[in-house]
Amino acid sequence: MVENQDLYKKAAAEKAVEYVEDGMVLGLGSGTTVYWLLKRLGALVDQGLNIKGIPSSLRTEGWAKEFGIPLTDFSEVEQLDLAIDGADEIDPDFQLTKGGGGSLVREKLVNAHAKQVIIIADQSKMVACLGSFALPVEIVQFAWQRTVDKIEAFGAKSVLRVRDGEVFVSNNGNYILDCAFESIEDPKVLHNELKLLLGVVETGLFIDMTDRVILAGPGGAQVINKNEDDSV
Ligand SMILES: O=C[C@H](O)[C@H](O)[C@H](O)COP(=O)(O)O
Repeated sequence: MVENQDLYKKAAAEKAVEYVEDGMVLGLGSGTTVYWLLKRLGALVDQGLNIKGIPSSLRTEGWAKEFGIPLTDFSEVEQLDLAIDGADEIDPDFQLTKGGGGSLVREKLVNAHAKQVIIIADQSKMVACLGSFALPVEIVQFAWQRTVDKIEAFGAKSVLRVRDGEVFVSNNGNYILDCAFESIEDPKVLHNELKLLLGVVETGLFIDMTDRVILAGPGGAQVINKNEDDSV
């Protein structure tokens, strides 16, 4: 099963590469699905493809360097041509939960400054309603316990993220809370309400940011466009 899931991630990532054109500046998302994208892009760069990327995490930056993808940053680039990223959950309106790897703030900045956003995933990420995956929320370290209280008042059991026995610190120096809502009926409203809380840096709800989803499963990779008539 796990092996199949990796094959699906790879299939989705390789399909997404079909949308990359010579000369593009790309937003490089984060996560294990994006790993396959970077590997493929690196091979194409070796063959002469001329692209540059802005990575959305230090892990992505490391992989991009390993695979020989030229990098740039927002001091040189106003708008990205295309961002390709993974997701933890995708709903039928293309609203997303992200941040399972802790990269949500940089990913959201990268995706927000791209003309187009493609999300790549194995088919298990598509859900009828967001919420089975605990929502990552990035918060400042100071008074984090009080921010937990505020978020729990929304009915979500919220746990400070710990990795390898240590409190997880994001690439921006913040903590992450994993907030278990029963279900997220209205992602836009919840995002707006959480953003108003003092101490909250950003939520893992990516609202109205996705143009195209590429989902892969046993039948191969399927492209679903925001405008469904264009899907193949
Ligand atoms: O912070 C992590 C990102 O939002 C990832 O894109 C997301 O967790 C999906 O990762 P993966 O492709 O490893 O399932």
